[in-house]
Amino acid sequence: MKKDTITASGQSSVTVYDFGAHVTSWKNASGKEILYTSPSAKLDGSKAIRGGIPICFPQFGKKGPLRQHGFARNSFWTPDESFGSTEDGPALKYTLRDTGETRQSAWPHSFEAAYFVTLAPDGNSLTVELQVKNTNKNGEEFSFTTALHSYFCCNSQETTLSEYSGLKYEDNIESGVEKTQHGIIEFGKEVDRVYLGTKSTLSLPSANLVIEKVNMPDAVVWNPYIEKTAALSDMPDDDWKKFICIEPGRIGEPAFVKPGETWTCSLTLLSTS
Ligand SMILES: O=P(O)(O)OC[C@H]1O[C@H](O)[C@H](O)[C@@H](O)[C@@H]1O
Repeated sequence: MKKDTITASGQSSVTVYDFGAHVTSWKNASGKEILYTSPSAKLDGSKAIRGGIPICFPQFGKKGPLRQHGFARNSFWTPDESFGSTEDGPALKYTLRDTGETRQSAWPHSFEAAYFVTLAPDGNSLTVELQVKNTNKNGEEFSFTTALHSYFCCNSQETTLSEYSGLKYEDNIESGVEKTQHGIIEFGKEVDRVYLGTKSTLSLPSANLVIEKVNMPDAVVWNPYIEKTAALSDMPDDDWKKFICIEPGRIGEPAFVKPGETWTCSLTLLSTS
């Protein structure tokens, strides 16, 4: 696997693997790690990297016939070696296209995906942008669901989230049954919920983090708690205490893209400490 790093002010840095175009680390200007990556994550291409920001595409979770979260996080993306920055700061670019294998799959479309990872010059903001172009020659529109499955370092037991009250969510612990959130979210148990129609700006106060998302109306909130973590081969048993996932995505309603058109979403994370 190939790993690239970009740096900006102070001790800031971002690390990205070509396998999955997977961001595994973002340290802010004071050197604080914002993204949780499991110390037992597999880094040999045998499975998706546990932690950081996996790209779920072209299917979120089990919402379709493909493998869980689609094939993008299990594919080698091509780094653009000549790419050094966007107008917003030092950056990396990765691309992924359909292969013989994906054309044989239940999502047989031609596509070009580009992923841009940009660190702000002050080191305290990270932006990732996913672009998906439909290159089907047969005139066929395609659709997909997607999420940027971000694992954020925090003390999960001291975390509460208040921005979801009143929203509908699909509860994955009860086979996706739809419920309504009343009040704050707490993490004293397994939480695995797809919140629909969330605000475009969310926050994770226990990590001093602001999350801005574009074209991703939904957000999955996940913490595996004790038993699910014990069943994960690539995470230490106690590490559910060290993170929660807030996964911006387009899940409730898929994205539809006509041939020749490009669909874009982005996520900007702002670290305020
Ligand atoms: O173990 P993975 O395939 O990486 O999935 C990790 C988790 O991703 C999302 O948060 C899903 O909502 C969960 O149901 C799933 O357990």
